Amino acid sequence: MPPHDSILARAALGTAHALGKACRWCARRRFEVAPAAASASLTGLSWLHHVDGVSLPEHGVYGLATLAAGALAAGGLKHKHKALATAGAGSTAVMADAWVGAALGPSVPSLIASALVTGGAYAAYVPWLVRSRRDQLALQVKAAKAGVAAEGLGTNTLAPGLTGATREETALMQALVAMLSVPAVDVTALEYTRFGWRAVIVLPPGRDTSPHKVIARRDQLATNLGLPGKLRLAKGEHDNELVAYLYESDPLASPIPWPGPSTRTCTEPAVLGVDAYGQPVLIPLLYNHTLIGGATDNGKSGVQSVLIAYAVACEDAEALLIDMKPGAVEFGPWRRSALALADTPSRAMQLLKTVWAEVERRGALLAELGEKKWIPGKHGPAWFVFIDELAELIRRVPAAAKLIESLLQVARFVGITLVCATQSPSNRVFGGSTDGRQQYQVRIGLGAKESTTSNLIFGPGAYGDGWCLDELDLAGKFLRWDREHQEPVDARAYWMTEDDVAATSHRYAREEESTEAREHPEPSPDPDDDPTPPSRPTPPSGGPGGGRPLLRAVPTFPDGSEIADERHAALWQAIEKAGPRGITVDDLVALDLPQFAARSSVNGPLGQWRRKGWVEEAGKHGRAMAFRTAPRLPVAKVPTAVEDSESVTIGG
Ligand SMILES: Nc1ncnc2c1ncn2[C@@H]1O[C@H](COP(=O)(O)OP(=O)(O)OP(=O)(O)O)[C@@H](O)[C@H]1O
Repeated sequence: MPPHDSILARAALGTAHALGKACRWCARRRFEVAPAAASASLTGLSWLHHVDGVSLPEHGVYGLATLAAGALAAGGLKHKHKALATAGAGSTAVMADAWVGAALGPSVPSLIASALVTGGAYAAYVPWLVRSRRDQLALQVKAAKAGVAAEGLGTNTLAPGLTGATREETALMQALVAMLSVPAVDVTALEYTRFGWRAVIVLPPGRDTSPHKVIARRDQLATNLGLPGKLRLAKGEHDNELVAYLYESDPLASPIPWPGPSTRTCTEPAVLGVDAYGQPVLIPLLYNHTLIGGATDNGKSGVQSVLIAYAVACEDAEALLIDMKPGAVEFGPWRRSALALADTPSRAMQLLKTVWAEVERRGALLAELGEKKWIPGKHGPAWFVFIDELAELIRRVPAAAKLIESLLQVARFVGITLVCATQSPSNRVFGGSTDGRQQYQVRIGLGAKESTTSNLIFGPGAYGDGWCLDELDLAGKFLRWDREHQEPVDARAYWMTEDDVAATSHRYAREEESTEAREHPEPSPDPDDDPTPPSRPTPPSGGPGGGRPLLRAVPTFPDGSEIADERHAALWQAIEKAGPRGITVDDLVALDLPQFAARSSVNGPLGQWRRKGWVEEAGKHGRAMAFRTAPRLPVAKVPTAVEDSESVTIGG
């Protein structure tokens, strides 16, 4: 149970918050609430008088005042003087209300009298308020047409009802009315932030008053606003809502150093950086394909590094990398900690086919288990397939587009996620239609000059809705879109230095790196291939990960699942140790492993592993068959050349 003090503190905070909200509302609606407030105050004062005691002479004064007001009303009626009659009638009602309240105190008759006075006041006041606002607006439009500055006529003359509860709110309302000639319906949710302030504006109905149109005239609004700072606009939750951000300072101006991996499980989201509010930007990578786009040198690789670092640090995940930059300059440093790295078109294609084969294997396994979703840790590791320069991959290996499209459609639920980065998103990159883009549940846009980039990453019309990548002025700044984040908020990715990358890759280096199974696929000869493979980076001496490598100590099966049973682990390692030559059942029995002293006990797990394809026949030793572990990545079994797109079998 939370301590008593903290409950009290929270209650006090809540009350203060509610009171603040109520006061703000009253301040904004002061013209509308004035008659009700006046009537309630009068009744309250009369009750106070009742408590104090009302003497006979005081009753006489009340009576006389009521009679005098009544006489005034009668006189006005008699002489057909409307103002006199109205003033008299109003005063009579007010005096009668005060008298009843003073005589009876808090009571039903007094409440009825008060309600009648309030109703009467509104009946007379509302038409006057509407008329006067309309006149003032007309005056303002005329003044604008005649070129008379607002200040020249006096702000209050021009803008009653356009004066908000704060300086910013007033400035915003007046800037909008000067631009649209119609006042905004409301300015709500004005909040002060680390960067300045943010407000939600309800736009009025009219010809050019949609958020889209206002965003297109952002410069004009910024000029009208006349406040120091950078104005950003975006469409709000509703069709008539506009969100305005005024960045008085830039909290993201300096690079934010990468703080190290935040989690060891991919069931928790990756932390990509920090947004302008100072909040961490969480990317739920598992089950969500991710698209990263932006012009060159704006930090795509930096964003990918942070996400790869997350993937390799997670015990229940594997990173598979495709880097189409010559020599895999971006992903090369991750070679030691990734499950696979493809650095040429043919290897990329082979890796994609391997991923497809894994999708099918996982699908079959789930069907066998009667389950619908791959749970990392329970069924095996999640795979995160990172593709750098997606457009380049599609250009050089057109067949990859279809395969990627298929993977985007079906791989999510078997725990395989694609994280694709591209400089130039185009329909072709999405498999010839933008439907492919729909499959990316998370989109990250980095700086780009053209509005088309915004639309291609975030969807048609996104630029007009405020997803303006051209306004991101520093490398590593990005806008993130996903189901829960539909408002463009500036953010900046953590910055991983080369040392950070090398140290992290070293720290999470894979144990079996040097075994045959860890080797990268040997490609069929391909004219595009770079003949000189990139050199392996030297391990760093320190950095955030420390100098000592933390190797994956838990033995795993080829699908990455842990070998929980120690005796099975010993048997598995004995087969693995035998290498490509393999080992016979008799030789395994001869090792005298605990619980595997008989052929029948060895045959049990061996048969299971053979059915799963983890163990294969290695040829006969004398008359007995020898067995060996199958390669972890059966990529070498896919010898098809890149151009042989026909041979890519895609389900469905
Ligand atoms: N998060 C960041 N914080 C600070 N600076 C960054 C960040 N990301 C990138 N930069 C700076 O921008 C430069 C370019 O970054 P990066 O190589 O990631 O861009 P890119 O978009 O991948 O470029 P290309 O398209 O050429 O691969 C970096 O060398 C670095 O100086």
